[in-house]
Amino acid sequence: MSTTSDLGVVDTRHDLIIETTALRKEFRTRKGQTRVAVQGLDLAVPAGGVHGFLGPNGSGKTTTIRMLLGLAAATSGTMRLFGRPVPDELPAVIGRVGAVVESPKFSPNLTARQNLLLLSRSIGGPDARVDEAIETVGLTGRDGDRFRAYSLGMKQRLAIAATLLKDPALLILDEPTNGLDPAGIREIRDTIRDLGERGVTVLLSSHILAEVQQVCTSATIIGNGRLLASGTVADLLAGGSAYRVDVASPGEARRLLDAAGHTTRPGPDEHSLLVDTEAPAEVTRLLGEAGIWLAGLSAQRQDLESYFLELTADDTLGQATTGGAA
Ligand SMILES: Nc1ncnc2c1ncn2[C@@H]1O[C@H](COP(=O)(O)OP(=O)(O)OP(=O)(O)O)[C@@H](O)[C@H]1O
Repeated sequence: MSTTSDLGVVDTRHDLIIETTALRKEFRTRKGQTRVAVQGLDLAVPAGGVHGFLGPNGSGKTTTIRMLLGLAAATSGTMRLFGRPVPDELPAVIGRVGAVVESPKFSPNLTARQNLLLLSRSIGGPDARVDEAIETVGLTGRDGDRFRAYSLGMKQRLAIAATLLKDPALLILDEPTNGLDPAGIREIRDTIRDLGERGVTVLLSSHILAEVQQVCTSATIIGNGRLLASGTVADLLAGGSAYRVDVASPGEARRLLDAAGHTTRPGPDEHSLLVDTEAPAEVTRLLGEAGIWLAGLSAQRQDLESYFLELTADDTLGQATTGGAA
Protein backbone atom coordinates (compact mmCIF):
# COMPACT_ATOMS: atom_id res chain seq x y z
CA MET A 1 0.00 0.00 0.00
CA SER A 2 1.14 3.54 -0.62
CA THR A 3 3.18 5.26 2.06
CA THR A 4 2.56 8.71 0.71
CA SER A 5 1.48 11.65 2.83
CA ASP A 6 0.58 15.25 2.11
CA LEU A 7 4.28 16.07 2.48
CA GLY A 8 4.90 14.12 -0.69
CA VAL A 9 6.86 11.18 0.71
CA VAL A 10 7.99 8.89 -2.08
CA ASP A 11 5.93 5.75 -2.48
CA THR A 12 8.52 3.13 -1.53
CA ARG A 13 6.57 0.43 -3.31
CA HIS A 14 7.63 1.92 -6.59
CA ASP A 15 10.81 3.87 -5.91
CA LEU A 16 10.12 5.44 -9.27
CA ILE A 17 9.99 9.19 -9.57
CA ILE A 18 8.04 9.10 -12.82
CA GLU A 19 5.87 6.23 -13.93
CA THR A 20 3.38 6.02 -16.76
CA THR A 21 1.37 3.00 -17.76
CA ALA A 22 -0.30 2.58 -21.15
CA LEU A 23 -0.25 6.34 -21.57
CA ARG A 24 -2.07 7.51 -24.68
CA LYS A 25 -2.73 10.88 -26.22
CA GLU A 26 -4.83 11.52 -29.28
CA PHE A 27 -5.26 14.87 -31.01
CA ARG A 28 -8.04 15.76 -33.40
CA THR A 29 -6.55 17.36 -36.49
CA ARG A 30 -8.29 20.09 -38.47
CA LYS A 31 -9.23 17.52 -41.10
CA GLY A 32 -11.10 15.57 -38.45
CA GLN A 33 -8.53 12.80 -38.25
CA THR A 34 -7.22 11.36 -35.03
CA ARG A 35 -3.49 11.80 -34.59
CA VAL A 36 -2.00 9.46 -32.01
CA ALA A 37 0.93 11.33 -30.45
CA VAL A 38 1.56 8.89 -27.59
CA GLN A 39 0.46 5.29 -27.88
CA GLY A 40 0.60 3.03 -24.84
CA LEU A 41 3.75 4.47 -23.31
CA ASP A 42 5.19 2.82 -20.19
CA LEU A 43 7.77 5.16 -18.75
CA ALA A 44 9.74 4.32 -15.61
CA VAL A 45 12.22 6.85 -14.26
CA PRO A 46 14.11 5.73 -11.16
CA ALA A 47 15.17 8.09 -8.39
CA GLY A 48 18.51 9.84 -8.83
CA GLY A 49 20.68 10.55 -11.81
CA VAL A 50 19.94 11.93 -15.23
CA HIS A 51 17.43 10.02 -17.33
CA GLY A 52 17.40 10.65 -21.07
CA PHE A 53 14.03 10.79 -22.80
CA LEU A 54 15.04 10.29 -26.38
CA GLY A 55 13.23 10.23 -29.64
CA PRO A 56 13.21 11.88 -33.04
CA ASN A 57 11.28 15.08 -33.70
CA GLY A 58 7.55 14.50 -33.32
CA SER A 59 7.91 11.24 -31.40
CA GLY A 60 5.79 12.44 -28.47
CA LYS A 61 8.30 13.67 -25.89
CA THR A 62 6.85 17.13 -25.33
CA THR A 63 3.30 15.77 -25.31
CA THR A 64 4.26 13.22 -22.64
CA ILE A 65 5.95 15.88 -20.51
CA ARG A 66 2.97 18.22 -20.87
CA MET A 67 0.66 15.45 -19.66
CA LEU A 68 2.90 14.71 -16.66
CA LEU A 69 2.79 18.38 -15.68
CA GLY A 70 -0.97 18.69 -16.07
CA LEU A 71 -0.63 20.96 -19.13
CA ALA A 72 -2.45 18.49 -21.40
CA ALA A 73 -5.02 15.81 -20.61
CA ALA A 74 -4.21 12.17 -21.35
CA THR A 75 -6.67 10.28 -23.52
CA SER A 76 -6.10 7.13 -21.43
CA GLY A 77 -3.53 5.43 -19.22
CA THR A 78 -2.13 6.30 -15.82
CA MET A 79 0.68 8.55 -14.61
CA ARG A 80 2.45 8.87 -11.26
CA LEU A 81 4.94 11.40 -9.95
CA PHE A 82 6.67 10.47 -6.69
CA GLY A 83 4.26 7.54 -6.51
CA ARG A 84 1.22 9.83 -6.51
CA PRO A 85 -1.38 9.57 -9.28
CA VAL A 86 -1.42 12.64 -11.50
CA PRO A 87 -3.13 14.81 -12.50
CA ASP A 88 -5.45 14.04 -9.53
CA GLU A 89 -2.75 14.55 -6.89
CA LEU A 90 -0.56 16.96 -8.84
CA PRO A 91 -1.02 19.77 -6.27
CA ALA A 92 0.64 17.55 -3.64
CA VAL A 93 3.80 16.96 -5.70
CA ILE A 94 4.18 19.88 -8.09
CA GLY A 95 6.13 21.86 -5.48
CA ARG A 96 8.92 19.31 -5.81
CA VAL A 97 9.03 19.45 -9.60
CA GLY A 98 10.98 22.01 -11.60
CA ALA A 99 10.33 22.11 -15.33
CA VAL A 100 11.53 23.98 -18.37
CA VAL A 101 9.07 23.07 -21.09
CA GLU A 102 8.60 26.33 -22.90
CA SER A 103 10.74 29.47 -22.73
CA PRO A 104 9.93 31.09 -19.40
CA LYS A 105 9.09 34.77 -19.36
CA PHE A 106 11.78 37.00 -17.91
CA SER A 107 11.72 40.79 -17.88
CA PRO A 108 14.29 41.94 -20.48
CA ASN A 109 15.19 45.15 -18.65
CA LEU A 110 15.85 43.54 -15.29
CA THR A 111 19.09 41.81 -14.48
CA ALA A 112 19.17 38.04 -14.23
CA ARG A 113 19.48 38.33 -10.47
CA GLN A 114 16.53 40.71 -10.20
CA ASN A 115 14.42 38.37 -12.29
CA LEU A 116 15.25 35.45 -10.03
CA LEU A 117 14.65 37.48 -6.86
CA LEU A 118 11.18 38.42 -8.10
CA LEU A 119 10.37 34.79 -8.84
CA SER A 120 11.81 33.53 -5.57
CA ARG A 121 9.90 36.04 -3.48
CA SER A 122 6.68 35.26 -5.35
CA ILE A 123 6.92 31.68 -4.07
CA GLY A 124 8.12 32.77 -0.61
CA GLY A 125 11.63 31.38 -1.06
CA PRO A 126 14.69 32.70 0.76
CA ASP A 127 16.87 35.18 -1.20
CA ALA A 128 19.89 32.99 -0.45
CA ARG A 129 18.50 30.37 -2.80
CA VAL A 130 18.86 32.82 -5.69
CA ASP A 131 22.60 32.95 -5.12
CA GLU A 132 22.77 29.17 -4.90
CA ALA A 133 20.82 28.79 -8.15
CA ILE A 134 23.03 31.33 -9.94
CA GLU A 135 26.12 29.48 -8.80
CA THR A 136 24.75 26.05 -9.73
CA VAL A 137 24.13 27.07 -13.33
CA GLY A 138 27.45 28.87 -13.58
CA LEU A 139 26.15 32.42 -13.98
CA THR A 140 28.06 33.91 -11.06
CA GLY A 141 29.64 37.15 -12.23
CA ARG A 142 27.09 37.60 -15.02
CA ASP A 143 23.99 37.78 -12.80
CA GLY A 144 24.15 41.59 -12.81
CA ASP A 145 23.70 41.73 -16.60
CA ARG A 146 20.31 42.61 -18.01
CA PHE A 147 18.36 39.63 -19.30
CA ARG A 148 18.10 41.16 -22.78
CA ALA A 149 21.91 41.12 -23.07
CA TYR A 150 22.07 37.40 -22.34
CA SER A 151 23.10 34.85 -24.98
CA LEU A 152 20.72 31.99 -25.76
CA GLY A 153 22.83 29.62 -23.67
CA MET A 154 22.79 31.99 -20.70
CA LYS A 155 19.01 32.37 -21.06
CA GLN A 156 18.64 28.61 -20.96
CA ARG A 157 20.82 28.41 -17.87
CA LEU A 158 18.77 31.15 -16.25
CA ALA A 159 15.62 29.17 -17.03
CA ILE A 160 17.14 26.19 -15.24
CA ALA A 161 18.16 28.46 -12.35
CA ALA A 162 14.53 29.61 -12.06
CA THR A 163 13.38 26.01 -11.64
CA LEU A 164 15.93 25.49 -8.85
CA LEU A 165 14.40 28.21 -6.69
CA LYS A 166 11.95 25.75 -5.18
CA ASP A 167 14.70 23.21 -4.56
CA PRO A 168 13.09 20.52 -6.74
CA ALA A 169 13.68 16.80 -6.31
CA LEU A 170 12.74 16.28 -9.95
CA LEU A 171 13.78 18.48 -12.83
CA ILE A 172 12.14 18.06 -16.23
CA LEU A 173 14.02 19.68 -19.11
CA ASP A 174 12.51 19.57 -22.59
CA GLU A 175 15.22 19.93 -25.25
CA PRO A 176 17.26 22.38 -23.15
CA THR A 177 20.05 22.64 -25.71
CA ASN A 178 17.82 23.45 -28.68
CA GLY A 179 19.34 26.23 -30.75
CA LEU A 180 22.60 26.39 -28.79
CA ASP A 181 26.08 26.36 -30.26
CA PRO A 182 28.58 23.68 -29.15
CA ALA A 183 29.91 25.84 -26.29
CA GLY A 184 26.37 26.52 -25.06
CA ILE A 185 25.52 22.82 -25.29
CA ARG A 186 28.57 21.98 -23.20
CA GLU A 187 27.63 24.53 -20.54
CA ILE A 188 24.11 23.14 -20.21
CA ARG A 189 25.45 19.60 -20.22
CA ASP A 190 27.86 20.38 -17.38
CA THR A 191 25.05 22.03 -15.41
CA ILE A 192 22.78 19.02 -15.86
CA ARG A 193 25.50 16.57 -14.91
CA ASP A 194 26.24 18.62 -11.81
CA LEU A 195 22.57 18.62 -10.79
CA GLY A 196 22.37 14.85 -11.24
CA GLU A 197 25.42 14.43 -9.05
CA ARG A 198 23.78 16.58 -6.37
CA GLY A 199 20.94 14.07 -6.13
CA VAL A 200 18.31 15.80 -8.28
CA THR A 201 16.49 13.37 -10.57
CA VAL A 202 16.60 14.90 -14.04
CA LEU A 203 14.42 13.93 -17.00
CA LEU A 204 16.22 15.26 -20.05
CA SER A 205 14.35 15.11 -23.32
CA SER A 206 16.35 15.36 -26.49
CA HIS A 207 16.64 14.17 -30.04
CA ILE A 208 20.40 14.70 -29.98
CA LEU A 209 22.07 11.54 -28.86
CA ALA A 210 25.71 12.41 -28.85
CA GLU A 211 25.39 14.87 -26.01
CA VAL A 212 22.85 12.87 -24.04
CA GLN A 213 25.04 9.79 -24.06
CA GLN A 214 27.64 11.72 -22.10
CA VAL A 215 25.28 12.95 -19.39
CA CYS A 216 22.62 10.31 -18.80
CA THR A 217 22.82 7.38 -16.43
CA SER A 218 19.71 5.79 -17.89
CA ALA A 219 17.45 6.46 -20.84
CA THR A 220 14.16 5.70 -22.50
CA ILE A 221 14.03 5.74 -26.29
CA ILE A 222 10.67 6.35 -27.94
CA GLY A 223 9.56 6.46 -31.55
CA ASN A 224 6.14 7.37 -32.85
CA GLY A 225 4.82 7.66 -29.28
CA ARG A 226 5.90 4.14 -28.39
CA LEU A 227 8.56 2.78 -26.09
CA LEU A 228 11.42 1.31 -28.11
CA ALA A 229 14.00 0.66 -25.41
CA SER A 230 14.70 1.59 -21.82
CA GLY A 231 17.44 0.93 -19.29
CA THR A 232 20.83 2.09 -18.16
CA VAL A 233 22.94 3.57 -20.92
CA ALA A 234 25.31 0.60 -20.50
CA ASP A 235 22.41 -1.86 -20.94
CA LEU A 236 21.12 0.00 -23.96
CA LEU A 237 24.53 -0.15 -25.57
CA ALA A 238 24.83 -3.86 -24.82
CA GLY A 239 21.35 -4.38 -26.24
CA GLY A 240 22.48 -2.60 -29.35
CA SER A 241 25.25 -5.04 -30.21
CA ALA A 242 24.34 -7.01 -33.27
CA TYR A 243 25.77 -9.01 -36.13
CA ARG A 244 25.54 -7.89 -39.70
CA VAL A 245 24.84 -10.75 -42.07
CA ASP A 246 25.42 -10.35 -45.82
CA VAL A 247 23.30 -12.67 -47.95
CA ALA A 248 21.71 -12.55 -51.41
CA SER A 249 18.17 -12.78 -49.98
CA PRO A 250 17.92 -11.01 -46.61
CA GLY A 251 14.11 -11.31 -46.52
CA GLU A 252 14.22 -15.09 -46.63
CA ALA A 253 17.08 -15.18 -44.12
CA ARG A 254 15.15 -12.94 -41.72
CA ARG A 255 12.04 -15.12 -41.89
CA LEU A 256 14.12 -18.18 -41.10
CA LEU A 257 16.03 -16.59 -38.24
CA ASP A 258 12.90 -14.99 -36.77
CA ALA A 259 11.16 -18.38 -36.84
CA ALA A 260 14.14 -19.81 -34.94
CA GLY A 261 13.67 -17.21 -32.20
CA HIS A 262 16.30 -14.64 -33.20
CA THR A 263 15.55 -10.95 -33.48
CA THR A 264 16.36 -9.50 -36.87
CA ARG A 265 16.17 -6.06 -38.42
CA PRO A 266 16.84 -4.67 -41.87
CA GLY A 267 20.53 -4.14 -42.58
CA PRO A 268 22.21 -1.01 -43.87
CA ASP A 269 21.82 -2.13 -47.52
CA GLU A 270 19.60 -4.42 -49.60
CA HIS A 271 21.86 -7.45 -49.24
CA SER A 272 22.28 -7.36 -45.50
CA LEU A 273 20.36 -7.84 -42.27
CA LEU A 274 21.10 -7.32 -38.60
CA VAL A 275 20.57 -10.04 -36.05
CA ASP A 276 20.75 -9.75 -32.26
CA THR A 277 22.33 -12.94 -31.06
CA GLU A 278 24.87 -14.29 -28.64
CA ALA A 279 25.57 -17.18 -31.01
CA PRO A 280 26.70 -16.12 -34.48
CA ALA A 281 27.76 -19.72 -35.26
CA GLU A 282 24.13 -20.76 -34.82
CA VAL A 283 23.12 -18.13 -37.37
CA THR A 284 25.67 -19.49 -39.82
CA ARG A 285 24.45 -23.05 -39.29
CA LEU A 286 20.75 -22.21 -39.63
CA LEU A 287 21.27 -20.29 -42.83
CA GLY A 288 23.71 -22.82 -44.27
CA GLU A 289 21.30 -25.71 -43.62
CA ALA A 290 18.64 -23.80 -45.54
CA GLY A 291 21.00 -23.30 -48.45
CA ILE A 292 21.47 -19.59 -47.78
CA TRP A 293 25.18 -18.90 -48.02
CA LEU A 294 26.75 -16.06 -46.11
CA ALA A 295 28.83 -13.56 -48.04
CA GLY A 296 29.83 -11.93 -44.75
CA LEU A 297 29.26 -11.92 -40.99
CA SER A 298 30.55 -9.09 -38.85
CA ALA A 299 30.01 -7.89 -35.28
CA GLN A 300 28.51 -4.41 -35.10
CA ARG A 301 29.88 -2.33 -32.28
CA GLN A 302 27.61 0.61 -31.82
CA ASP A 303 27.34 3.78 -29.85
CA LEU A 304 24.02 4.90 -28.49
CA GLU A 305 23.51 7.19 -31.44
CA SER A 306 23.62 4.50 -34.10
CA TYR A 307 21.48 2.25 -31.91
CA PHE A 308 18.98 5.07 -31.55
CA LEU A 309 18.95 5.79 -35.29
CA GLU A 310 18.45 2.12 -36.00
CA LEU A 311 15.61 1.77 -33.50
CA THR A 312 13.81 4.85 -34.70
CA ALA A 313 14.46 4.42 -38.43
CA ASP A 314 10.88 3.29 -39.09
CA ASP A 315 9.37 5.94 -36.86
CA THR A 316 10.43 9.18 -38.43
CA LEU A 317 8.18 9.01 -41.44
CA GLY A 318 4.98 10.18 -39.81
CA GLN A 319 2.53 9.76 -37.02
CA ALA A 320 -0.22 7.19 -36.87
CA THR A 321 -3.51 8.64 -37.95
CA THR A 322 -6.87 6.97 -38.00
CA GLY A 323 -10.42 7.71 -38.97
CA GLY A 324 -11.82 11.01 -40.17
CA ALA A 325 -11.77 12.41 -43.65
CA ALA A 326 -9.00 11.46 -46.06
N1 LIG B 1 -1.83 20.48 -30.07
C1 LIG B 1 -1.62 19.55 -31.00
N2 LIG B 1 -2.54 19.27 -31.94
C2 LIG B 1 -2.34 18.31 -32.87
N3 LIG B 1 -1.21 17.55 -32.94
C3 LIG B 1 -0.25 17.79 -32.03
C4 LIG B 1 -0.39 18.79 -31.01
N4 LIG B 1 0.73 18.78 -30.24
C5 LIG B 1 1.54 17.83 -30.76
N5 LIG B 1 0.95 17.23 -31.82
C6 LIG B 1 1.51 16.13 -32.63
O1 LIG B 1 1.88 15.08 -31.77
C7 LIG B 1 3.07 14.46 -32.23
C8 LIG B 1 4.10 14.47 -31.12
O2 LIG B 1 4.55 15.81 -30.92
P1 LIG B 1 5.55 16.21 -29.74
O3 LIG B 1 5.70 17.69 -29.78
O4 LIG B 1 5.09 15.59 -28.48
O5 LIG B 1 6.89 15.49 -30.20
P2 LIG B 1 8.38 15.68 -29.67
O6 LIG B 1 8.94 14.31 -29.55
O7 LIG B 1 8.40 16.55 -28.47
O8 LIG B 1 9.06 16.42 -30.89
P3 LIG B 1 10.24 17.54 -30.94
O9 LIG B 1 11.51 16.80 -30.71
O10 LIG B 1 10.12 18.04 -32.35
O11 LIG B 1 9.92 18.56 -29.91
C9 LIG B 1 3.49 15.22 -33.47
O12 LIG B 1 3.02 14.53 -34.60
C10 LIG B 1 2.79 16.54 -33.33
O13 LIG B 1 2.53 17.11 -34.59
